[in-house]
Amino acid sequence: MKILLIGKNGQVGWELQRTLATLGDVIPVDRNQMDLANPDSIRAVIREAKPDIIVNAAAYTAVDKAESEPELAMAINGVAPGIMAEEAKRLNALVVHYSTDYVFDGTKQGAYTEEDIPNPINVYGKTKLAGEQAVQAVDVQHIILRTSWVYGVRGKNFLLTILRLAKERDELKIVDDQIGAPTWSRMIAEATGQILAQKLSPFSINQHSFSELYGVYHLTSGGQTTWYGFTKAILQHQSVIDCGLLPKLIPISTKEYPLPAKRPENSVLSSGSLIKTFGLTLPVWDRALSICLDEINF
Ligand SMILES: NC(=O)C1=CN([C@@H]2O[C@H](COP(=O)(O)OP(=O)(O)OC[C@H]3O[C@@H](n4cnc5c(N)ncnc54)[C@H](OP(=O)(O)O)[C@@H]3O)[C@@H](O)[C@H]2O)C=CC1
Ligand SMILES: Cc1cn([C@H]2C[C@H](O)[C@@H](COP(=O)(O)OP(=O)(O)O[C@H]3O[C@@H](C)C(=O)[C@@H](O)[C@H]3O)O2)c(=O)[nH]c1=O
Ligand SMILES: [Mg+2]
Repeated sequence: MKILLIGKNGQVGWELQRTLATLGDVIPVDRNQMDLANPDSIRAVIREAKPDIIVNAAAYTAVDKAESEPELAMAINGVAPGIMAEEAKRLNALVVHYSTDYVFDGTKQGAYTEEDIPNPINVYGKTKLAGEQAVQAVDVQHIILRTSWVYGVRGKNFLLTILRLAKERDELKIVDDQIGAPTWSRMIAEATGQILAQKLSPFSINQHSFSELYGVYHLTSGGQTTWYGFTKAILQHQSVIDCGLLPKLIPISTKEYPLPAKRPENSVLSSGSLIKTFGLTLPVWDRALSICLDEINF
């Protein structure tokens, strides 16, 4: 089983390198080997590798920067996944692709399900929705996993930003009116591995009907919080307290923290369909955060 892992150095890609290793022969590539802004390089690498499964963990994830680079963001997030899907179809390969809570406008009361209609309010969200649609437009085997508020022990993410700011500042002002579920990149990788294991296992009860399971699934930690609540949980972790990191924490509104890109007020996704279909549950967000923080050397 040959698995082409695109975006090997991202938060999710890094974790996938380890998780996918037990499922087959992983070919991890980064931007130097495959530039998602260059369709020829996407086609060339896939044709050379001839994978059975393509996992695309690469994306343009700079939400604010995307507002001023919409073409580049669209090429990477919106167009490239469709090219991967076309190439996968030629090989009869499965495509696993990731998307985001930011495809929704955030106005819903309650958690978003896969049946809710996306309506992105920023460039990043629009390009990610275009990517989902590009994959779905090709009649290819595919699993699209929408996740949210991804953090981990490496890379650029909110957890590591807060730990850095807590060292630098006496006071942190954090928005308290956007809700979502922080999700550890490792949990996303583990869940992806388990979904693929179900497809690959000859004993899987889902085996004969796996093709009926293709589509979009929400994959986030359980529970919900705000960015302020997320920050509070980080700073209350024992190893963070032991480090003497005790900045004053001030809840603010989104209006008080102006940024180029609008963010959805409600980013909560229901993972019910994933639980029902694949029997997978992700831990509640603060439990996962605690395990992750235990791994960081302060
Ligand atoms: N981060 C988040 O909060 C969320 C992420 N997601 C989605 O989850 C998936 C994984 O995200 P995450 O791991 O956080 O992403 P990261 O930003 O951590 O990593 C993205 C990776 O994509 C690579 N990349 C960017 N541009 C190109 C390009 N032109 N060619 C090749 N590679 C490129 C980056 O390479 P380089 O290292 O060279 O820059 C990086 O390794 C993405 O689909 C994202 O949209 C969904 C919800 C939340
Ligand atoms: C650093 C900082 C941020 N914030 C706010 C700004 C923003 O509203 C919120 C989160 O900031 P970030 O820039 O980390 O978040 P953002 O880049 O919007 O995160 C998003 O990234 C993309 C890729 C996704 O797909 C989404 O699921 C989501 O994780 O926290 C503060 O209020 N105070 C601060 O000191
Ligand atoms: Mg960001």
